[in-house]
Amino acid sequence: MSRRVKGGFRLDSGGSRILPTLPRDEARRDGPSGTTVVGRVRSGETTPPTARQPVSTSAFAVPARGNNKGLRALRSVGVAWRRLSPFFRGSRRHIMLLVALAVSAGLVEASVLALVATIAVALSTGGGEVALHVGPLAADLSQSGALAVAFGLTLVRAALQLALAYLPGRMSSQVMADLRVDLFSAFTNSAWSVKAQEGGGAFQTLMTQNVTYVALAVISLANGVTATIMFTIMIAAALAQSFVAASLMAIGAFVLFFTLRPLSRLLRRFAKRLSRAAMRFTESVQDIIAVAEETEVFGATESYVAAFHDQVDAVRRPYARTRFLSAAMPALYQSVALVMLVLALTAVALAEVGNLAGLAAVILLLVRALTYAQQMQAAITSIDERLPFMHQILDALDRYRRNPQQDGTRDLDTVASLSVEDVSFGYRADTEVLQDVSFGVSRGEAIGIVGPSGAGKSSVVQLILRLREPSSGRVLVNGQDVREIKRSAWRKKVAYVPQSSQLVRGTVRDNIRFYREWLDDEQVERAARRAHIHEEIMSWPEGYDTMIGQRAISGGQRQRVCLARALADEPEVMVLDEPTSALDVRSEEAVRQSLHEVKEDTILVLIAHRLSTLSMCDRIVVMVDGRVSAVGSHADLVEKNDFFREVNEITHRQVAQ
Ligand SMILES: Nc1ncnc2c1ncn2[C@@H]1O[C@H](COP(=O)(O)OP(=O)(O)OP(=O)(O)O)[C@@H](O)[C@H]1O
Repeated sequence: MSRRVKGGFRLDSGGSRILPTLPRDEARRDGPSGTTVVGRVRSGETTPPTARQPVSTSAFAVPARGNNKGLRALRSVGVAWRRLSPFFRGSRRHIMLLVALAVSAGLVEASVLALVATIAVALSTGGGEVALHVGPLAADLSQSGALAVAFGLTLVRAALQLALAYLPGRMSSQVMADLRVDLFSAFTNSAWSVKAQEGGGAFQTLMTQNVTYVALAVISLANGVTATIMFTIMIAAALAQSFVAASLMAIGAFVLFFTLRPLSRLLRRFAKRLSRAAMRFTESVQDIIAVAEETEVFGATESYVAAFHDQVDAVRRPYARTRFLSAAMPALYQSVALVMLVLALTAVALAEVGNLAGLAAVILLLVRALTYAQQMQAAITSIDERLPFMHQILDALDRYRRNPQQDGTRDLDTVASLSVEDVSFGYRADTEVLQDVSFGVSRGEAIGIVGPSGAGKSSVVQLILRLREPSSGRVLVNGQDVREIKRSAWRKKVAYVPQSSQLVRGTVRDNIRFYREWLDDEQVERAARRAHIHEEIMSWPEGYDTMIGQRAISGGQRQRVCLARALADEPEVMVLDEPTSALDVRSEEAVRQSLHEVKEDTILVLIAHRLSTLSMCDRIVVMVDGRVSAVGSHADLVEKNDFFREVNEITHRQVAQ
């Protein structure tokens, strides 16, 4: 279902993205389930059922066995820890250190509190000596001696606190870095069919916002662990002084913790909504930039802004609720816990603790325990709030890892021939866009692929490049199934110039070298000459060091930089999808000339709509409706293929006009 907003835009299912309003019959294609098509790589791409299914959404959900809320909460912590522990692989030593430091800090603090209580009582009663008990140590000290010991312990506690303040940040930055690297490499190693569906905005949100939230959750987790250890030590120390009061306080804190679980679950639900809304919001922001030119030119800015308001609102509501609950829970906890403290002290009074110093120590220890209990609760709240963001990352990792690129085992010396044999293929299981496609090409030859829009030309190219797998039939290299060849070996032999080439942030040189560090400057320059862009690059003030991001370059220049990129590593197979569509006639002629030269020692596969681009091809494959309609030379096809003859006549008419 789509919600209409003022003007010519609507929100898609769930109010996720701003879309132009569609005619009624087209709008129906949104699908009954209201699924949003996220892919941007090719229009019309949808999510195959396997890849986009929500994966293990119950990763943190706890099986509803029995009604024991306490057990369920503990199980949920266990499940969360199992899923998260791989991300702590670089922090194990830090975790041990954190625990050791927290135990030491707890013991020191409990000792200081007991000592301060004893000194205070000694001062108020005018007693001369202070009986000191620190763990197994017992001594009678003068008041000044006792104060000096208390001061020393406080310094130790401060040093331990500093270390405890450092560790969570250290662990969190490590988890942040590991998560980003894992996400990136899992994405890179996943099959193209999965990558192609991933919206750029969604991936960006995962990498930035979600990873940051998880890093913050790690800080909360570390603080929670510290608080739990400190709480336990304070209660243990208080137990030694007054069993009744301390056990009352401990039991009360746990009961309170479990009583607040429903609120925690509510918080998690709001946070889940927030995480989804935030993801969709980022995608919309990306769209704003992508269509900024068109919305302005079409005068649609006002209604687009109105539609965007709804997007902003979609984030605002769950955000406000999440913030409220996450602030209310610690406050609620604090109020109830204070009542419990008063009850515990009443118990102390009733139990008539024998000495004043003991009473003062119990009070101090329980007040501190209360503070740590609040910190535990705050940590849990903050983790709850961030779990859905973590969840999205884990789901994405699952999705990428469950669909890895398939690899072959054979090496590849040289490419003598390439053929497509009875290949059928569909983006969805129920629709085939290619049927029984066959053609072949040998080294030193160029083959063109021509056909009406949507005929399947780019799809064939994706199979040759091994970006996708045929549903039946084979792509053969030297007569061998390309799937048996190591991906890395095939990648070294093939180069590709896509329909819309992308530049990366960096210099012209970086863009031609394109992360292939083994290419030297000479090879980069040679490729630029062959792509007929060298002279223009040299006319720019910083030549090959010109930042392309800072310098606007024309569509034709961009296309030639990307052609140079393809030529730089001297490939044996070159696949070009409309390589000259943005070139003026002189540049097109120059590029055609260099492709002619390249052809001598390579296999060229060339998709083009303009027949002029295909003039160098030895054979041309005409594709119509996903099938090969004819294969032959230009002259053959003019004679025997209706589509080709028509295109040829149109081309001639256009030239004559
Ligand atoms: N990622 C995708 N998901 C689903 N369908 C797709 C996808 N990419 C292309 N298609 C569909 O496959 C068919 C063939 O598309 P393809 O891009 O191969 O055609 P083409 O001949 O290269 O078209 P053009 O000349 O317009 O680039 C079309 O019906 C198209 O809508």
